[in-house]
Amino acid sequence: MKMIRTKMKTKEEAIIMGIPTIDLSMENRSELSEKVVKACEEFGIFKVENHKVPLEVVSRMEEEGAEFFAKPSMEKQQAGPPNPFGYGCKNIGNNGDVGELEYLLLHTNPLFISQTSKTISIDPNKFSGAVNDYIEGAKGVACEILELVVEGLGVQHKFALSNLIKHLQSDSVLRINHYPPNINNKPSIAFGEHSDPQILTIMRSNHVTGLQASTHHGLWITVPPDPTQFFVMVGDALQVFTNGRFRSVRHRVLLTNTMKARMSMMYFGAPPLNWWITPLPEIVSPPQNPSRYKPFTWGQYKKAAYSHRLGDCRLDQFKVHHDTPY
Ligand SMILES: C=C1C[C@]23C[C@@]1(O)CC[C@H]2[C@@]12CC[C@H](O)[C@@](C)(C(=O)O1)[C@H]2[C@@H]3C(=O)O
Ligand SMILES: O=C(O)CCC(=O)C(=O)O
Ligand SMILES: [Fe+2]
Repeated sequence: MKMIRTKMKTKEEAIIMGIPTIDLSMENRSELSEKVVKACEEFGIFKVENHKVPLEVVSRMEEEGAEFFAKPSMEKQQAGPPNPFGYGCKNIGNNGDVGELEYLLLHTNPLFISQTSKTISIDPNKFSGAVNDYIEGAKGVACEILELVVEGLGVQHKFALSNLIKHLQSDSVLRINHYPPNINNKPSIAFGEHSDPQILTIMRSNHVTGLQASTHHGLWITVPPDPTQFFVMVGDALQVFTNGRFRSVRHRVLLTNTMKARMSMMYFGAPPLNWWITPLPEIVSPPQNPSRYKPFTWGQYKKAAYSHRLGDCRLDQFKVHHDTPY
């Protein structure tokens, strides 16, 4: 098995460098996969350039999102509440978390999108067309990254992870967040610190700054927005698939004084509900390197995650030894 061990950046280096950028058009595939593994290990978040998603697909999704959020509150409420999917305002989850935002949470299954679009838009076909195209694009980026991860880790089956989110019954989710302008003179946390429970998150936002990610040293670094590119974040399930070699990135949204609203589109790539989340066989080698996590299905993890507060470390209860750091 090919193992690429990298040295952890110092606090200072991490802040000066910011998060890594990876050019997906790089021709040397093994160099590219090494870069992806290194970025996942050291930061758990990185920007990807030269993806193949047409900008027109991104703009159509953004226009549909902007059109929806510009509607009167009464009309938007008709697409809610977000239990489990639909329009939400300020409340995040069901356990008392709140944020300065409104959002649409959509399951990525096209049948679900087609049904839900009727409550969201007066032109449901236009809305569902834009959403389905965006989901296909974001899923493509997620699959590309997961295939590079698998190659970089020396795992035999190239599609071991990407097949999970390509699966017809994949439980992937699309979330469109809309943060109103922060007219107070002080920065405020609009979406609290958390990690995403799924395998991989593909994020894209307009040009309004807000996303911050925590380094392994616990320092917050601001992620400068880039509306033409995507950002990739390691989720809890990928932490388990790599037996803790990658760690899910803790992130939050901090809004500084801005006259414009922030809009972010988040694709959360997840396996089918009955899929087991256990370290990839090539990653564990008992007895020296046993699994650090008890086996669980995605459905079990999701249920546990949804019974927690946003900022909780939800993987802790699945660790074999509770005293291990990750
Ligand atoms: C407080 C919560 C909101 C959340 C479900 C949870 O109970 C814990 C995880 C949260 C999160 C974070 C990433 C995604 O935005 C999200 C949709 C997800 O899958 O897990 C949210 C959940 C949510 O907003 O419902
Ligand atoms: O809006 C953002 O940039 C991040 C939102 C987020 O972390 C989420 O939706 O889970
Ligand atoms: Fe998140």
